[in-house]
Amino acid sequence: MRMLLIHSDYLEYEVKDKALKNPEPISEEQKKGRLDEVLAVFMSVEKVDETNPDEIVEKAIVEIKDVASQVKADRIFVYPFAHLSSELAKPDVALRVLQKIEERLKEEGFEVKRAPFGYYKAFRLSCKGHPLAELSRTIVPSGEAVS
Ligand SMILES: C[C@@H](O)[C@H](N)C(=O)N[C@H]1[C@@H](O)[C@H](n2cnc3c(N)ncnc32)O[C@@H]1CO
Repeated sequence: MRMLLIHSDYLEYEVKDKALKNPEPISEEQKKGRLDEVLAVFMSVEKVDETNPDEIVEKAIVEIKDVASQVKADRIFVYPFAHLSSELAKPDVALRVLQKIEERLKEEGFEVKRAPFGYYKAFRLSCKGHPLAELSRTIVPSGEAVS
């Protein structure tokens, strides 16, 4: 999994068109979303993650919690983003991983939103620009090589 973490004044998105034949079903309310004072986490779930999705979820939680504590963010925006890797996991696996990450972050006490999966989306982001405001992480299941 590849993650780009941006500590932001806000992130807002608006769903435009389907980017997959069968995108995640969403309600009218989910077509737009915004969080203020948020750690935005753009995530590409990768093919290698399919060998152990549950482990990838837990490793992602560790990394996100670490950055959130450093930048003192208690809101997280989980943002599916297919542009951080050229070896993407299948959509059904990727969606399940991102749904599980959202659920686990809520269990950890964060306020969480997740942008809809399988769509083209317009978004606006205001990066705070401090030294830890832009970070990236790569995680793989144990025993796998980082490509
Ligand atoms: C397109 C761009 O504007 C938008 N931001 C977008 O990326 N949309 C992606 C993700 O929501 C999702 N998606 C599919 N596979 C994956 C994957 N392996 N990991 C993460 N997301 C995925 O499906 C869409 C098309 O790839």
